[in-house]
Amino acid sequence: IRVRPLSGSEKKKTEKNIIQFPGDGAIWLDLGISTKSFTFNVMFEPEACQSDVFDNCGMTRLIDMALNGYACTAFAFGQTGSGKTHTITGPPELVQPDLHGLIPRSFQYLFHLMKKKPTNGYRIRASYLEIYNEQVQDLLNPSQKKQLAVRWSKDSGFYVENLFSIECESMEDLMAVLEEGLKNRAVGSNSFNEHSSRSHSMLTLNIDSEVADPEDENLYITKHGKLTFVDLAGAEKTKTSGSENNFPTQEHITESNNINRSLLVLGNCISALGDSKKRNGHIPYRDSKLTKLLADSLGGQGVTLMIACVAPSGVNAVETMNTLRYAKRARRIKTKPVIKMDPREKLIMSLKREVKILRSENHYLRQQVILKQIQLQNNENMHLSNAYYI
Ligand SMILES: Nc1ncnc2c1ncn2[C@@H]1O[C@H](COP(=O)(O)OP(=O)(O)OP(=O)(O)O)[C@@H](O)[C@H]1O
Repeated sequence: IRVRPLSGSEKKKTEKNIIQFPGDGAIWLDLGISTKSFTFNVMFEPEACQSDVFDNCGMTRLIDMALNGYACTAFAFGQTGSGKTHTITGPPELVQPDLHGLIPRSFQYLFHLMKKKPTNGYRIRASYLEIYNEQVQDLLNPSQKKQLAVRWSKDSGFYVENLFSIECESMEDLMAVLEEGLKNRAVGSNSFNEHSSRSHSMLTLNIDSEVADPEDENLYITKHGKLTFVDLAGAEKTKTSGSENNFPTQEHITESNNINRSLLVLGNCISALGDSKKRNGHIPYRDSKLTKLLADSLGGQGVTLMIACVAPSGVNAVETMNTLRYAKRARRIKTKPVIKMDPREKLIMSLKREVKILRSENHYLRQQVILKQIQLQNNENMHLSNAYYI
């Protein structure tokens, strides 16, 4: 959980801070008539800086796992203006490195790790999309006005057809991808946030690494890791949000309705996955493009880091309660992470393992045969010597 500081305008309106941190991951919410208490894995108080969040939220472990072939996702959720973009990207201009969010810091850490790990090489391909009004747009190919289709295949699950992906060899390449995407992303302003994200964005790095099989140095295997950063559009009440002049336009109402609908589906999926009785039943991934694309991260074979962002002021109490309730449910979700490998290489590896097991079994049986022969020989010799004495 990350709690942002009171904003300038909240301070001006002398909004009350309703959040307290008693320690050990606990958070208390002062609702006037009662106090609600929640406990989470990690709690970032308003004073926490961007590097505190990166170092302690589990992101470094996630990057390490992505390099080892797992599909990993980091995403922020919470109401509009609660600090999701600040946490995932940092201020959109990206000019102040100390304010950089998880994405630029992860790029740096990724290259640092790649230099340290012994491999035959890495290949990184980046893609960046947004879901705006239930339509998928390619942020790296904005001239392509046609919306992209979300398809399903047995091998890859849900994926976006014809999504542009760029091969990146350096930190500069990755930063250029981020800058390009941010430039093309749909933003607007509402009464809570001057630079509000009006779309859900997904930046994905496909990381292929060729590593030697620990059991056979001559055999190289390719692992297909994935690292996805998701910055969700913020839930908001259509009636109260509005644009700068506080008067919601039709465009704004459509945007808000689409954002709220897809977040509702995400909430339904999280609720079902977090409930042991419903987990194995129908999960409504297909009800929105966002949940289709997050299906594997939420309930499949991926590893997911969720950061719930909340505002500390009393005026946001209801939304903060909602976010914390979702986060509580999300904590109960269990995925079954597996390393993604080329199916052919996977088969070769499993056959090699089988050969190894059969060889050791063969070795054991040969030894047993030799032992039996020695025993027989000894018995025969005994008979002969006994016969001699008789
Ligand atoms: N931890 C923080 N420290 C300092 N400023 C913050 C922090 N979190 C958010 N802010 C500031 O609060 C404002 C709103 O944050 P941000 O744009 O990240 O919200 P959001 O949740 O992404 O909103 P939306 O859903 O509308 O896009 C920004 O000006 C941002 O710089």
